[in-house]
Amino acid sequence: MTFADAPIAADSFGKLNAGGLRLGLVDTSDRDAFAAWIQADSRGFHEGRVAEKQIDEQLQDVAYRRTTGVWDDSMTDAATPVATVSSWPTPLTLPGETSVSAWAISSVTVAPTHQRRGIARALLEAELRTAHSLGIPLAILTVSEATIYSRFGFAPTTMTADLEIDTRRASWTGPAASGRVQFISLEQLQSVGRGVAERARRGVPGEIELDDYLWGRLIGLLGDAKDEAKNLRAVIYHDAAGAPQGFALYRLASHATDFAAHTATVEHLCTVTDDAYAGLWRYLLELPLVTTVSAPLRSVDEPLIWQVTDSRAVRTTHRRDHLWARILDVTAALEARRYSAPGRIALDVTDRLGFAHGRVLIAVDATGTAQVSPLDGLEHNGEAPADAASLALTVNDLGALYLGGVSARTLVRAGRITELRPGSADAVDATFHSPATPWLSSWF
Ligand SMILES: CC(=O)SCCNC(=O)CCNC(=O)[C@H](O)C(C)(C)COP(=O)(O)OP(=O)(O)OC[C@H]1O[C@@H](n2cnc3c(N)ncnc32)[C@H](O)[C@@H]1OP(=O)(O)O
Repeated sequence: MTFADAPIAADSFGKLNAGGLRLGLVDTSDRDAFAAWIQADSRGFHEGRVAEKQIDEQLQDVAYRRTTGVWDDSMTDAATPVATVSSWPTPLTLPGETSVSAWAISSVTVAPTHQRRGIARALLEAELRTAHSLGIPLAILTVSEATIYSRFGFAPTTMTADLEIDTRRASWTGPAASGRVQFISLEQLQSVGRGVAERARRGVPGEIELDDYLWGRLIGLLGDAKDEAKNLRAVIYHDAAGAPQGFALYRLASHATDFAAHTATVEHLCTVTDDAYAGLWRYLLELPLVTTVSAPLRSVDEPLIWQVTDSRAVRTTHRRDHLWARILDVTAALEARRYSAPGRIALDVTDRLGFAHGRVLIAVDATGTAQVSPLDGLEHNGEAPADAASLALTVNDLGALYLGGVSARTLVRAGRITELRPGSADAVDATFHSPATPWLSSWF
């Protein structure tokens, strides 16, 4: 048994079955069955019918994922599922450049003909049970709406910012890069850039490993972006020793009346070193005939703001949640990351679905490594040790704190977390702080 064919959670199956619906796995080697699922997924996101060549791409690159559907056998088109979800385990980078296996969930759709009768709830609960039964300590997703997933124990754990830069005001003041920027075809980038992206993601908490499909889509060679790829330009940065250390993908759009006022939209900018970061940003800001550089989905803590003459020329046009996390196994999740300060923290975690419910003690040593033990065990007699910080919180807020990008003090002020001992939020913030700002630079 693998993650892809692990049994469907009986509880969710029974609930949907009672309503005349069938929850099951798609045999992704069966082209017709998988194609029907792909069409349902696309329809669920209000996208067009998927072309045969895109179905072929998904057959090749997405078939390995766990692919779940819900069928209504009373429908005229009974072969097309009325609901979809896709999931797979992926390494998630954590503070301290460690990583954990996370259950990525995507393609959650319910047909408008079948909405609001508990299908998504059954699917999500089934996903969480499956991940938990496979020993995966947390689930992650990127969301269409911020209103859906809290009820399942998820919370935003990385934030993102859309930037817009007025290049007439933003002259470069950052360091001079040692290497050089050159154009590269998307096909060349597909192989050369992959290693760069992989090295970059290992240093940033919140990044995941991109599978072949996500990588191909990111660089415009697969999926919806394919037809638009002709407008994409790719540049790669090699350091002084000739090693690739970053790349950027951007597209140019002309101004309606002023040819000297193009907009460059940075679809992706990925760097391993600060030197590559400086080299690529400077290149983008100095593009001829360009007055606006638009950069969606950036980190909320970009050094760029400190590298131009006028920091107000770099505007954040939108700041929002991006990666959501749902802890399923508190001990495994918390022991996987590294911490910024030693200390002892007692957590009283509430989880309506039960997975993470309970009281634990986190003991962080001088190396930043944690040991987590149940507080209800005999050793602690149910009491938090006198020297421990102590908080009561929901599993959602534990997910929000997990990568160190959201502060416990803020969540206490928001009335979401309760300090059981004064000063506990500050102690948690010192310990959970991540030196690298958490960020996920793509969608999945
Ligand atoms: C990870 C991802 O894939 S994100 C993508 C999510 N999918 C989309 O945006 C595609 C378009 N939307 C849809 O396909 C559907 O409307 C879904 C998946 C959002 C919801 O499916 P449904 O089967 O209608 O949801 P279901 O009936 O199970 O509702 C479960 C709960 O969520 C709530 N809910 C459902 N949709 C929404 C919404 N859009 N906003 C807020 N709450 C919602 C319901 O009220 C219900 O609440 P409760 O159980 O706490 O009382």
